[in-house]
Amino acid sequence: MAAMTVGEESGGPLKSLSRIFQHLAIPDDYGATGPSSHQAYELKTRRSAHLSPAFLSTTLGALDEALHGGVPCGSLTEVTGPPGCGKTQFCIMMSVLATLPTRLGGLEGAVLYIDTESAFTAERLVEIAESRFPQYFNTEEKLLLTSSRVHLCQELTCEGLLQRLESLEEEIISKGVKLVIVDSIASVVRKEFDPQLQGNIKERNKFLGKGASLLKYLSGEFSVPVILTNQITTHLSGALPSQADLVSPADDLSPSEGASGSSCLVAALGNTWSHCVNTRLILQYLDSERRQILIAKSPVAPLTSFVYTIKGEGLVLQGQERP
Ligand SMILES: Nc1ncnc2c1ncn2[C@@H]1O[C@H](COP(=O)(O)OP(=O)(O)OP(=O)(O)O)[C@@H](O)[C@H]1O
Repeated sequence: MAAMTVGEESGGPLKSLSRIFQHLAIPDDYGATGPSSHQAYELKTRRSAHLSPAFLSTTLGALDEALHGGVPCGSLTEVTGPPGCGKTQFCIMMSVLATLPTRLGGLEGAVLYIDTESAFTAERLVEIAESRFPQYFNTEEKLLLTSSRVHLCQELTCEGLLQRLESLEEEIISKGVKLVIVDSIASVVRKEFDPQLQGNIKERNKFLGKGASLLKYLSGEFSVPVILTNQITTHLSGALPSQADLVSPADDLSPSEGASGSSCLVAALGNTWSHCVNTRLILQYLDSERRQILIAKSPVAPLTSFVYTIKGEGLVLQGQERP
């Protein structure tokens, strides 16, 4: 729909203005002098508290419980891990969940899926939707609605990705986006910046800092969850990681390879990036079938891990398998 100015609405400017004022949330304590800055801030917080849920449920019961509801809206969540462990599967599953009606735990909105690896497939989206929610996705219309709500854009260069992020505000508003995914931030960065060259690290961090601050602004302003995937780096004892690839010690812990172990896992892309994300989930292999999801960083959850497998319906926690 084309944008409409106040005067273009039927009923003329005055009638339109009075209609708009009817919908403005003016607090009862709004005095003749107008709200102070403190009141304006409260108005904004009250509005977002009323309109937006605080989390997008992952439907992985124990993980949601530890995270106090799921992936937080309004901040950045990084999903990191070795190749093939299920990062893209997690992202596709979260895309389905975001489009679901709120009564089913969804956000009833659109998804902006930025794919830098050409890993996304619509077939897998449909398979996860149908297998995870067979009772809801019982008509083609519902499947169509969900797939039409997932807006896929491929960005294969850092410049392209940054340009896309700069134009996201408009897309979030016009498409009713409730979830933003970047899968993966690491692949696009690692293609262009060689961590062995000091100058490159500076440039890389500049790019990552800019991207992260754009995403932080958007997630906070529109109260949407942002999910980014990253790769993992293993540092063996004796072979010191480069300063730029170290993450804070709390982020390095994992049950299999703790701080006292002979090697440690760290999320790739360095310290600057590491501190930009609010929540970090590390996916890793236990054996050929079982994998583990570890909450490595969270403002609310302790260091916790859960065993999962990947099935037709996406990620399934051990103990939550359907018969
Ligand atoms: N339909 C399916 N049923 C069961 N398992 C599946 C299905 N589709 C994919 N998988 C599993 O998902 C794995 C791939 O996961 P995914 O593509 O999410 O990895 P990734 O962590 O994103 O890897 P990369 O870093 O290389 O992109 C496969 O190895 C397979 O085990």
